Amino acid sequence: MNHQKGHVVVLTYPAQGHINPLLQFAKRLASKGLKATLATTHYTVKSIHATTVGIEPISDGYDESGFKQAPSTEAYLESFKSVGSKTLSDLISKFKDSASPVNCIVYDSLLPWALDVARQFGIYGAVFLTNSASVCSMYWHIHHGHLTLPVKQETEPVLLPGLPSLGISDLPSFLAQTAVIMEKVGCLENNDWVFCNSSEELESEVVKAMLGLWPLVMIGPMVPSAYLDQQIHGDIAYGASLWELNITAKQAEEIAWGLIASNMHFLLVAKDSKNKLPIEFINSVKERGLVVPWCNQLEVLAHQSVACFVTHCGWNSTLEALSLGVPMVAMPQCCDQPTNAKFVEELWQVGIKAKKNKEGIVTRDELEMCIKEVTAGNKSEEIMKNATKWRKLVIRAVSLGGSSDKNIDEFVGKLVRGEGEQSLILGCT
Ligand SMILES: O=c1ccn([C@@H]2O[C@H](COP(=O)(O)OP(=O)(O)O[C@H]3O[C@H](CO)[C@@H](O)[C@H](O)[C@H]3O)[C@@H](O)[C@H]2O)c(=O)[nH]1
Repeated sequence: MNHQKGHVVVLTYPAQGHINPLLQFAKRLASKGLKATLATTHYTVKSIHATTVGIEPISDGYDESGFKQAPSTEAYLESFKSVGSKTLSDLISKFKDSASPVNCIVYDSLLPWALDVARQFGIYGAVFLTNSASVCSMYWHIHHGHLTLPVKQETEPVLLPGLPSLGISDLPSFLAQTAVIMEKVGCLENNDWVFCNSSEELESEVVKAMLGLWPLVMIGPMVPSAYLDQQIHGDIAYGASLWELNITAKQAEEIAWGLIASNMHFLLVAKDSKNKLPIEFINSVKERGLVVPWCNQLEVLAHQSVACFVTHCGWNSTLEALSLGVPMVAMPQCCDQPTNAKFVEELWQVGIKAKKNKEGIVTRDELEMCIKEVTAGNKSEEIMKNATKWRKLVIRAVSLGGSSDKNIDEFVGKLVRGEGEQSLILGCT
């Protein structure tokens, strides 16, 4: 393929929920004629398989096993920043005199220093948000003083432009980590593009509210093409496997018995099942359930016999269920998941959120009730109708001429026409 002038380096944080959408974006760009190179850490590169996208390692300073080697989160991010900036620069330089010099870095919002690297080389810099636009708009509001931290239990519901009324339990848990927010917000406004793994239809109100405030471009959902528009030949899976999710043994046990009580056949993905699930459960599931350490989640969700997805509401999982029209029982744990769960229940009305008890646990009875409500209760028909509606809207957004597809085309057009080089010359005069 002749890549003309467009070569994008897509820089991803080395975790499943980040690599999946960023690799998918790189594949989309490659399918539209750009040269796309995914950059990630040395120890992650070997877990990624892609034929249309180049894969290149950079260093986070812990080349053997990354985050696990680091003494703390702060130390890890600091090391990633200093060693990562240098090795990302080396990567950009490596292509400088090639037939395809890099003219844009698209970077994960957890790695905001990549924008400085783009600026040093005089090329475009774009952040990629792996959370919803709604969640990211909250950082922006905090930064501009529209929302004060910490949000206290007794305060009124949080009311922000483009967002539904939010209670304290609907807010992302990491809103408290001011330093992370400031870094993210800082990079939103200075970018050439702010790409968000979502679609205009899914978050129409917040897109309107943020218009002109930052260069927000909705390009998602970044789900393999075979499950949505089917435009990219052979794009049947993300192509990376690094999955990790920890829940407490008590919560795992309640989920296990709740599934049994629901009387439905089930597939339970539990990484550490031997240590966390009761032996009586393992012995009694054989007839109706299968417990596995990992599954191809998309393939399972796409199966016609799946009536309900009990999910922690990671943004990718939420988008996958919306993309495949599968109703959800939301069991958020941390990060942006509480807000995603709120949207599942109230904005898109494609599921219900399981309530936690005083100890912060969703009990087996609550889970049983939620599964029955979603699959056969009073709301089940309405939920299924909505799930089908959103699936159609999402497919339309990523299909030829749809809102996300057009947004990607505009970006590709700008890179291929070489406007980056012109603006660099103007910047120097
Ligand atoms: O057995 C499994 C388990 C997971 N997956 C895939 O792994 C991804 C998981 O992503 P996500 O649902 O977003 O969960 P996390 O990995 O927990 O995501 C982290 O990153 C997300 C994006 O920033 C945040 O929304 C979450 O809160 C945060 O926990 C999805 O694509 C799944 O399809 C599988 O294919 N098989």
